[in-house]
Amino acid sequence: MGVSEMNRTEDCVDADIVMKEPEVETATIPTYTMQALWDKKLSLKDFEVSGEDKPTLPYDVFEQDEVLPIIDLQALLGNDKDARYVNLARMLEAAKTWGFFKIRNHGVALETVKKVEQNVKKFFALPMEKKLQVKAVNFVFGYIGGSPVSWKNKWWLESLHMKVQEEAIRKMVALVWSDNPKFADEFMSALTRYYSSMRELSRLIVECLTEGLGLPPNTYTKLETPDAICNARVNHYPACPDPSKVFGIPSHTDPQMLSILYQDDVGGLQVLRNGKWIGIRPDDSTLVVNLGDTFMAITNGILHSAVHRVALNTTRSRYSTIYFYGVDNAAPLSVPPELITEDRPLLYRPFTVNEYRAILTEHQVPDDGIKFLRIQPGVTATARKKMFRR
Ligand SMILES: O=C(O)CCC(=O)C(=O)O
Ligand SMILES: [Fe+2]
Repeated sequence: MGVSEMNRTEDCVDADIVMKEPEVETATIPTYTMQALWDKKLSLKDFEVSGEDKPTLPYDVFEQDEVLPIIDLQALLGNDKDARYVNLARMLEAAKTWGFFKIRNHGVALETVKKVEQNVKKFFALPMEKKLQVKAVNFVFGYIGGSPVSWKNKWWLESLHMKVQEEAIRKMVALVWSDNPKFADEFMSALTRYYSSMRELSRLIVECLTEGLGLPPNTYTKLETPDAICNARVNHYPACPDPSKVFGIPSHTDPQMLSILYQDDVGGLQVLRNGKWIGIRPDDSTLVVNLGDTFMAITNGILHSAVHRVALNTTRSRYSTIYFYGVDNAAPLSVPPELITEDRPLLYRPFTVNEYRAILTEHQVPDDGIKFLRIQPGVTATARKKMFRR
């Protein structure tokens, strides 16, 4: 799919799912990889990666215990000042170095996340015609049967994107389960519970990190508005006949502020740390947090948006349930002056999330999309300052 075509689909952001806007021409909706595979229009061969970025690490090889930092949120919120300080410092360090960490004692019941996973599993089990009734026309909302087939790196997954917009989700659910309103209600209430827990948890983490950077805690969270791309997504990675050549999702960074992820017990999530791939062990007592490009850019690169990917296996389907926390799509974003110093001059130009999303769309979700926001070397300090004041 060419850039202009993508932009046309982007224009339909409000349309979100086909059934809402019947005038959206199906020609503007790309063909997706898994769907094409199931329709026999693609074969396994088309998914094989070439070059350096091969699936080198099997899905079930994990980091040594405790390598990936685990932050105790209860200690962070408690009255014990020392424990709070220690955990805040550890979280900040993990955010600067790994861009990934696990949180435990986070206050969200496992059942709250599992319910969403189980309900969306039922969605994935529906016949394709049913799923296609709510096919997404963009990456914001609805069913997506893979990555666009035109992408060089193909994704072996199907996913359901659910923007935090009650009305739109209610319509989608009512359409899919028109014959089972009781289940539709249960789906909605489980999702609503999940959203509110995750939004609160995301705000808490963002505010702790912001405080750790020496800024007023609400510096970034105040930029959250109903228009933010706060959304949830459940990914389903079917078993794959050749995981040594095919990825679930090839290496990438997430564009938003941060993602909170629950993976089932199969395994497959891997993060790049100092040039080495590390498998994240599934674990029901923790959630995985990873920082995104927006957070990295507006902290002047102090916090790290980590490259990650998903490995597949031959026998088991894998599911992951992810909440993406973002700030307002249209708000002008720039680095707070406190984070710009002689030693660390301004690294990223001002931008909006909408602008960044357009860049990523154009470049097919690379694993270094943030480079498009980087100020070119050689730009003088005075010019950087001017840019910052814009
Ligand atoms: O499935 C996973 O564990 C990771 C998914 C992911 O990275 C994403 O959806 O951006
Ligand atoms: Fe991701």
